[in-house]
Amino acid sequence: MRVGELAHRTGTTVRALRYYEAAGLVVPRRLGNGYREYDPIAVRLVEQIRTLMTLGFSVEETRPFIESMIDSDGTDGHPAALSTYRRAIAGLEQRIERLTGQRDALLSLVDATAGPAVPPTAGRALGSTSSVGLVGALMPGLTFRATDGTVVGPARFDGHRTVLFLYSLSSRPGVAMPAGWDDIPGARGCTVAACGFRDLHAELLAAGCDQVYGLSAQSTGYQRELAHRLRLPYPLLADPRLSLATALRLPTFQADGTTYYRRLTLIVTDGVVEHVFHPVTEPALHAEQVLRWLADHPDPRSPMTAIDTVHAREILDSRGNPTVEVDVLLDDGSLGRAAVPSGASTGTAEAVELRDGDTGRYHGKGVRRAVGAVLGEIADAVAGLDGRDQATVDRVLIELDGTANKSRLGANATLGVSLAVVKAAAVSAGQPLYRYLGGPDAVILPLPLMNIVNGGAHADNPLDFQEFMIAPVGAASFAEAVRMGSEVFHTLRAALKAAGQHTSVGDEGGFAPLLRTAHEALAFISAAISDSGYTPGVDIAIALDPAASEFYRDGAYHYRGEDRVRTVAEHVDYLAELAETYPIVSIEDGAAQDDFEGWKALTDRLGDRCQLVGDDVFCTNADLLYDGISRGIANSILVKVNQVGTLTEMLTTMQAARQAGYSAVMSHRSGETEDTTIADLAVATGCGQIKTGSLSRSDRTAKYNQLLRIEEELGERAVYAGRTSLTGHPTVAA
Ligand SMILES: O=C(O)[C@@H](CO)OP(=O)(O)O
Ligand SMILES: [Mg+2]
Repeated sequence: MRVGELAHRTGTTVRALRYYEAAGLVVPRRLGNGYREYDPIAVRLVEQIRTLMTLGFSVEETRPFIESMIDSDGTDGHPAALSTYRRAIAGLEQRIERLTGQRDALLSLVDATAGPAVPPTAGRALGSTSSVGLVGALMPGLTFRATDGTVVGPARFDGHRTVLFLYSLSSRPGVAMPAGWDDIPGARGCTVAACGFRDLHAELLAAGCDQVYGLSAQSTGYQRELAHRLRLPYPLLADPRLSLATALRLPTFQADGTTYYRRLTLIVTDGVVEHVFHPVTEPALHAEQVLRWLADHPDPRSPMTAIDTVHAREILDSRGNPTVEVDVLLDDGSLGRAAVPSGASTGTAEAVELRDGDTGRYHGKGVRRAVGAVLGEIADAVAGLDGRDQATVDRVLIELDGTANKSRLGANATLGVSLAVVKAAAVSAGQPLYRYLGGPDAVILPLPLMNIVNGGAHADNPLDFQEFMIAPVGAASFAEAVRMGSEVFHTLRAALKAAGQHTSVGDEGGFAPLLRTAHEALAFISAAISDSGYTPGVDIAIALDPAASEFYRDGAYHYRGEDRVRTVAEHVDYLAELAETYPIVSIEDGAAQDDFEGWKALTDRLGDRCQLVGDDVFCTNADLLYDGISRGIANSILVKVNQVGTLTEMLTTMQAARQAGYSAVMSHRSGETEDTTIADLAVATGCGQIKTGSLSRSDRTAKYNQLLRIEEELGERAVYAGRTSLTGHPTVAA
């Protein structure tokens, strides 16, 4: 049986089962595909563990019972089991005696202090029951300023499991600590404790906590310096009036006339204190202690949508190169599968696509390392996370990788997991992906930018520009747009053939004729539009992706098809001339990624009448986009989810674009697979435009076909974006 079923049958959580597995108590077999398979005896073993735990045993203490059950094949009447029970009873009697003594000692302590829930005596060790008065307490209705600029109120603790560590005072370079600080028991070590929570942050999230906060009585300004200097991945909360201490009667102490928090850590689950760590005597090891506790105490609210299994494999993309495919299985049996695309004309700031470099396989292009990262580190880190909590899953991926460009694990590894998780979550919710992500308002079908003539890095012809696209701006529906595109595609094929050109296709399914200039290609395309019975610019407009980074060198544009070099100014003039001559409504990467002068000149020249899309220059990266916005370049962004490596980061970038008034074009890569996720993402985000290649090759048409299905499913609610989503809604005279 699978882990979800075992959890169901034994009334426990998958996370707990995973813990029993890690402890070597109830260990499943691994099937060829990586899934866990439990034998029927597992039900009895788990029930036994649960029973013993309700009797007060820790998981570790159940080991002799479980081992004797395994030895006796699931029965507990075996002589070994009987002697284990007798030993346990003897042990229990000793413990009862010890605990009775502890209880009496504590009762007298309570009588003596009759005050704070946690006595202010952190200098010496207290039994864990000293904080019993705090367990079960509600988080009070207080709000705190956080170092990330947010305000954290009680609502932030609802529905979450939070690690909230309280600390006294962090040291600051060049600032003396209060007099006598080092002599106060438990005062030193706050910085080191904060670093522990930093270093184990990803593991803490993976172990079932949703958020970590540090809290102290210092001001937000003081805390910000610390958060910045230590690069803390979690926010610090400022409580200068010690209001939490007052509300929960927490221990404090005085030094040099100021009151400080005692070090103490709370686990707050769904707004209620679930556990208290006090005193914290070994700050350097404290985060580890909290991590162990979390692993030992699975979240009682652990959902059936927790991630059970993460599997990955090497498959082929449309160019016959290997790429990563990931399967994510949730506890409830929902499966999400995602395959990662791959670019040819890549931006230098793209997240790293990890290739093995082993020339003995796939000419060095194997992706076994990325697959290995998914099967190993990533699977371990995300197992047990809630598949519906995409932000946490992606945050764990980002932190686990730890680099700015995903070069350690590979963006191909992180993206496969990120997308497979969201797809599994959609299955679990019983919703199509576009609606699961976009909600009931996800009804906009994008304008397709259909790449019917390929050049540049995508074809073996002399055309310098990479993509010549048609955009059926005048169609009444997406289905009609597809029909119009297909008709023009076939008209063009006939025209090329008649002109003695060959009609084989390039990487994105567009024709790759032996033309030399953009003028020649555009003349063919305009004629094909008219000859198909459509009015250029009114029914069908044209879009270009020169992918100019590919032929920009030494400050100039090298047109090899025309055998000439254009200066930046000449190149901009040339694009402007093309835009005046043909019904061009969108130009992507009209300037190279590092030619900001060209980008600026182009934007100033054409920005008010033509959509100018940044691909290589932005790399779907919010920071690069912000930089571009402040430079006043482009007015639109191309969105390729593998350029950043997680869904959440892509959505953040799209949000930034929306806020700046930039349009966004959802995009494939030149190396694609049968995966159609971007079709759903285009509808989910309502961005209104998609670039997914030509009207041939299944890796391209798969996306159009998925959009046709979505339009059909939405029925009358579907809205075809047409020209409305193009920046500036450019209209072009016929
Ligand atoms: O430049 C582009 O826009 C893309 C997709 O068409 O090409 P590649 O995936 O090769 O970067
Ligand atoms: Mg491009």
